[in-house]
Amino acid sequence: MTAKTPARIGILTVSDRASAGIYEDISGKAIESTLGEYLNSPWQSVYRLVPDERDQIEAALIELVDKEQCCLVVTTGGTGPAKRDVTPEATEAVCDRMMPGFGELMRMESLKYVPTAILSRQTAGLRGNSLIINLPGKPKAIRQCLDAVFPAVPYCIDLMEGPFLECDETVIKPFRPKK
Ligand SMILES: Nc1ncnc2c1ncn2[C@@H]1O[C@H](COP(=O)(O)OP(=O)(O)OP(=O)(O)O)[C@@H](O)[C@H]1O
Ligand SMILES: Nc1nc2c(c(=O)[nH]1)N[C@H]1C(S)=C(S)[C@@H](COP(=O)(O)O)O[C@H]1N2
Repeated sequence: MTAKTPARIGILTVSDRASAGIYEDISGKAIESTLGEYLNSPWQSVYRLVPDERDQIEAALIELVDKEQCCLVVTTGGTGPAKRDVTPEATEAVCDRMMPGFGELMRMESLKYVPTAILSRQTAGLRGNSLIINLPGKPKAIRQCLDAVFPAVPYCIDLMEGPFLECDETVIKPFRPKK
């Protein structure tokens, strides 16, 4: 991929009420604006909004990775203990390998903000050449979680032979171990 080819990043909101138009999808927008602040290299978002239905979440993830060629997919919602919360199961079902460190770190960081951080079963995994990361549904959780894990994301995508993501280092500092 050349430097000029924009990286494609999937944003998948999983919400019964946002998908029914009962409320605006603030969390999906927060992912887009946060990534916009982080990234200096060209990128474009590919957005999907689905209810908390496992088959629809899996289908959207597969489409974002396999057809839309997203190197990164960030989901929001459906990670809690409520009966309809199945985003982590859908993520695991479509991934080849899991990346449990992402969920561990996000929960640990989130505990600084809310004691209910441990209620999120958020995880991450790899499908093909793409990294999928789950975030909780609450709009405030987006920045709290992404700030914690994003420094490791560009190098993860390098290792999967994806596009070279460059960041505004006054906002977020990616870490790439020296070769
Ligand atoms: N995409 C979103 N945009 C705006 N607010 C949201 C969004 N997702 C969740 N929220 C807010 O965060 C709260 C907790 O999120 P949670 O994912 O547990 O919602 P929920 O009860 O499963 O409902 P739903 O699936 O209908 O969004 C919601 O009650 C709502 O106020
Ligand atoms: N950073 C952060 N993490 C958070 C929260 C939050 O407000 N901020 N909310 C918690 C709560 S109350 C729940 S129930 C779980 C699951 O949320 P979800 O079902 O919307 O994904 O995320 C948890 N993690």
